[in-house]
Amino acid sequence: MTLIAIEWDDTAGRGGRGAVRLLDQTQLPGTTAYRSIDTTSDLVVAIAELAVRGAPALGVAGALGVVLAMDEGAHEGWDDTRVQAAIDRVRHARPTAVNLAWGVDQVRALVPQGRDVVLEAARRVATDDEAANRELSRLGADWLLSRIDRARLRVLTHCNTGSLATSAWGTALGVIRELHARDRLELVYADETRPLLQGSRLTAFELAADGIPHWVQADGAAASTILRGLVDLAVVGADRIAANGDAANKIGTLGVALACHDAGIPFMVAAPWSTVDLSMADGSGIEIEERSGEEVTVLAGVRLAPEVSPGFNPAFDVTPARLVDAVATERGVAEPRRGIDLNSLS
Ligand SMILES: CSC[C@@H](O)[C@@H](O)C(=O)COP(=O)(O)O
Repeated sequence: MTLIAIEWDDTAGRGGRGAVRLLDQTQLPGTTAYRSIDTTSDLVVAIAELAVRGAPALGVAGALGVVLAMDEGAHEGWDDTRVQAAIDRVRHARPTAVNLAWGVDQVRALVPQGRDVVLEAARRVATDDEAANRELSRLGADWLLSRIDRARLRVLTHCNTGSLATSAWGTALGVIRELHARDRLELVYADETRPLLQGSRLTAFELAADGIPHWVQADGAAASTILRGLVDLAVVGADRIAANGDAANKIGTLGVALACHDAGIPFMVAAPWSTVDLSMADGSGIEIEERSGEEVTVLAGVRLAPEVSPGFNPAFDVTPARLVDAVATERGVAEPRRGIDLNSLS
């Protein structure tokens, strides 16, 4: 299935100047609807609402956001200070995924060369991401198959890391797709991923569309599924990976890693190099986005907890390097638990 999460649409936008076209992931799997976005403030809202989400897709959003700021500035008569302020708002729309700021920074320096140069570079961010995903998936699958002696692997994953979270193909879901393509995949356990259900709404949607056998399970089932011996490995994505291999990803990932460690099965993080933040020696400085408690206490408009009970809603956790067997990137596979950290690939 080829679903484009985010791209530039030359034919849309006010005065035909172009717009960001994004698949509104808040409405999946029930409705396939697109948002056409031609202002930076609407892009910031779309990012905050998770209409576009997943670290690599946020990188593309950041790069295209610079084009939007330039077009909007030209239309509204903004000076450079206002254009730069609009770019900064996009850059800071969410804090944890380093790809968002990285995507902005990939093209921002080109602003003096004009919007067409910036647009071309932003489109390259997307094509490069797909190439990176395919390569890291190949390397990740090689690593797993060289270590797990089983004809077809049973895989657990958390959150959504497929086409919807990237420019195409996917990271952890890319590794899963690669195993499936090689006829080395038996089954996927997709954690539903509370509170916003990226696993059941999005990962299951992608797996079903590709005919990949899977179960959707409650997040609370993951540790038991692992310790019962029902899976051979877990593979997840990341929003930011520190130099030592500490990896921030969707809340609940840490529990999966702990269970894998106890069970003695591989825990792999799969991510493009754009998710690696070598400026952080370890994960202690990673900012964890805290989202509205109502995402926990209200489901589809129905209040699940007493009105007086507030929801606690950290959106990410940090899995320490000592629990990470492998980080698959397009540059190669690091093995943080064995002390082979991300610096070894730089
Ligand atoms: C390839 S996407 C990697 C991560 O961004 C993904 O696992 C994740 O945590 C996404 O969180 P989200 O809040 O849906 O943006």
